[in-house]
Amino acid sequence: MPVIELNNISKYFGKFAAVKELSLVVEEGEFFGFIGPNGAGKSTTMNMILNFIKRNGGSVKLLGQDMPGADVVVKKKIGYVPSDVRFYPQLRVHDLIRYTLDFHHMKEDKQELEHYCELFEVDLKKKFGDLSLGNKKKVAVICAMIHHPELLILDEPTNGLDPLMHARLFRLMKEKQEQGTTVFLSSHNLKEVEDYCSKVAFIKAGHLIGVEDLTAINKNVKIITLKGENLPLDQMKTIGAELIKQGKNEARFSYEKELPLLFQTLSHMAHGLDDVTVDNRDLEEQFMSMYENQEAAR
Ligand SMILES: Nc1ncnc2c1ncn2[C@@H]1O[C@H](COP(=O)(O)OP(=O)(O)OP(=O)(O)O)[C@@H](O)[C@H]1O
Repeated sequence: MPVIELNNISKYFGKFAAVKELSLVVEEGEFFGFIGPNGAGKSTTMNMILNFIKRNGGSVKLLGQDMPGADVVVKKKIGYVPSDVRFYPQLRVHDLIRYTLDFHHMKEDKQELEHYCELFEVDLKKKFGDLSLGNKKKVAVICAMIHHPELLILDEPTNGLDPLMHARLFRLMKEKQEQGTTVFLSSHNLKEVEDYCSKVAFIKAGHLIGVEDLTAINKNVKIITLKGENLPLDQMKTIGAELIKQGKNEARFSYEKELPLLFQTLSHMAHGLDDVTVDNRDLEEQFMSMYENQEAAR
């Protein structure tokens, strides 16, 4: 069942289109990454999903219900971490978590809370306003998870966290996903998105430019880099290699077919080549090539 369904949603700030006719489906149980450069429209999209800002056209369904129509019922099934975390600065962390639980009519589970506090090294007695950026983010993560939501939406949750905490947070999100929670997060952390997410959507300048199954990215596609004065561009095309980028005496291709075919072809062309490298396509490569293709198509 789709948990998030976006159909042609747009957001204009004046005449500026921050998000333009974006459609996206996140299925139940997915660990879904939403990536794109600064200003691409990730937070704006998330804010429209949660109806924090009004969209200009299109429709949003959350957990099968139209937004904003059923928002209170639906929002209680959602945990959200904003990119810019703001709570009352005078409140102690423990009180903040208690209020969150009260809102959901839930009692505190001491063991669970202790587990989160140990994991993220959070001091319940501190005032929220006295916390560092990273510690504020951790508290927001605890508040988003404490009511066991069906859907977690996290806007750059690792922003401000140190590398150890990045890893702990991603592992925790994975744990939640394995227990049935759908996770939808934006991030600039491509390595962790690649390691943990099952799917990823790319957004640029308000346009969705692709959705990829990450298992396919990792397993099937190789990146071939050829260097030399006489590059066999036509032959590479013949065997199904796609040119990603061409520079002086260097070309980069993506290639999905069997490697013996590639080596056989290159062995006939060896006189013009100085160097050949074969790499697994990682998310960063995919990210860059999608953007480069998009630029080339303009
Ligand atoms: N309230 C607003 N008024 C005017 N422009 C806005 C407003 N909010 C966002 N924008 C613009 O919309 C675009 C998308 O912003 P958004 O915050 O969604 O990007 P983002 O992908 O989340 O970026 P980042 O990775 O830097 O957090 C940006 O150009 C931003 O300046």
